[in-house]
Amino acid sequence: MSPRLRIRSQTFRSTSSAFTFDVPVDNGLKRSCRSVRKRKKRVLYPEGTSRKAPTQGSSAANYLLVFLLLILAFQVFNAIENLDDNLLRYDILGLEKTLWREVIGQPTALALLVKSLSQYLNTHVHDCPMVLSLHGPTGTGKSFVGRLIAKHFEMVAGHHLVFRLYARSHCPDDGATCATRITAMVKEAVQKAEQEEKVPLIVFDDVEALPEEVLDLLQVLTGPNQPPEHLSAIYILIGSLGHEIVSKFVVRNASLCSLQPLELDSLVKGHLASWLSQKHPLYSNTLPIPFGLLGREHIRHCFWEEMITEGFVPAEQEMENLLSELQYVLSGECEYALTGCKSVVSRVNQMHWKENHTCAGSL
Ligand SMILES: Nc1ncnc2c1ncn2[C@@H]1O[C@H](COP(=O)(O)OP(=O)(O)OP(=O)(O)O)[C@@H](O)[C@H]1O
Repeated sequence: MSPRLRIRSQTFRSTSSAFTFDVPVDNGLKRSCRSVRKRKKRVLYPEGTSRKAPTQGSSAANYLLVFLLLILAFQVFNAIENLDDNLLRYDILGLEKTLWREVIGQPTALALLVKSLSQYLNTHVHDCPMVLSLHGPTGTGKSFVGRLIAKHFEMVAGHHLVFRLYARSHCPDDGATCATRITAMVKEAVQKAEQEEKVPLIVFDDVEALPEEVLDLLQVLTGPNQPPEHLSAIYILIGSLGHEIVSKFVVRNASLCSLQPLELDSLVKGHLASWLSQKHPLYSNTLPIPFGLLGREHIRHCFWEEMITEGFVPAEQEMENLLSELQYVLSGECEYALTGCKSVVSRVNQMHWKENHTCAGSL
């Protein structure tokens, strides 16, 4: 047998056990043919049908997808609306305008205050209360700002959700009694606020005069581990603690005379924060807001505003006399008033009184 015939007979043997007339198909051969042969591109349509390609049928999945996307867009829109609603409810823009109109020479403090209040009031759900502590030398506007914010909140949230406490008048007795009274008061405030879905405001003025027990209580109240209704609240602590740090910084950078907001923010805040947290652990929960010394021009502005309010405009010399009655710390070409605008009101009143009496005497 020739070698060719032998191969054939071997293939037959491997594919069929009985003899047939079918031509044996070699799988390997078939695979190679398939890869070599080109398919015809012509499509064979059945007789009597349209030769156009079938249009893609609309699937229910597409409708479902569009529907889900619409729901998602609606929810995102709603969430953004709610954020705006909350800010509108507390009229933060109105508060910002009032602060910038009334407060002189404290751009860093005002920017920080407005930014933190609007961030906190963006939402009603919070995981800890917000505590702002205002620090700086006397007469620079800390209590004034506290009063303006409290008045604003009384208007937008209601008197019953705003508490103003002056250490000396609200804590005349021993620390433990005062702490019990404050605990009851804060509890009442947060419960009322929760019922109305609002945020209460609690302002403590003259914090240095608070007894140690009250400072410890405040540390607990302003911490994160609290009953849920205590987590949504704003505390403002006002005191002169750390005033030396702020004053030193302002005087050292006096070559600028008017400080850039960011410089006072970054330098004083970092140093002040660590210094304060060493004084009492309460301050590790707070955001310190620095109130810088006021320059001579700021004091002039204070006098001017107060006189306009009282209904008279001073002569240039009169203004210079008033300004020179105050004490200043000198740094380079800059003068900073040691008592800020604190005595402005009393001096203008004195002037007013003198003027009235002179007039009465001359009549
Ligand atoms: N930056 C300021 N802008 C406008 N007015 C001011 C400013 N600072 C002080 N005043 C005026 O001076 C008065 C006294 O200021 P304020 O009581 O706020 O000072 P303070 O910083 O709280 O000082 P202290 O630490 O001594 O209490 C205010 O009622 C206000 O009339």
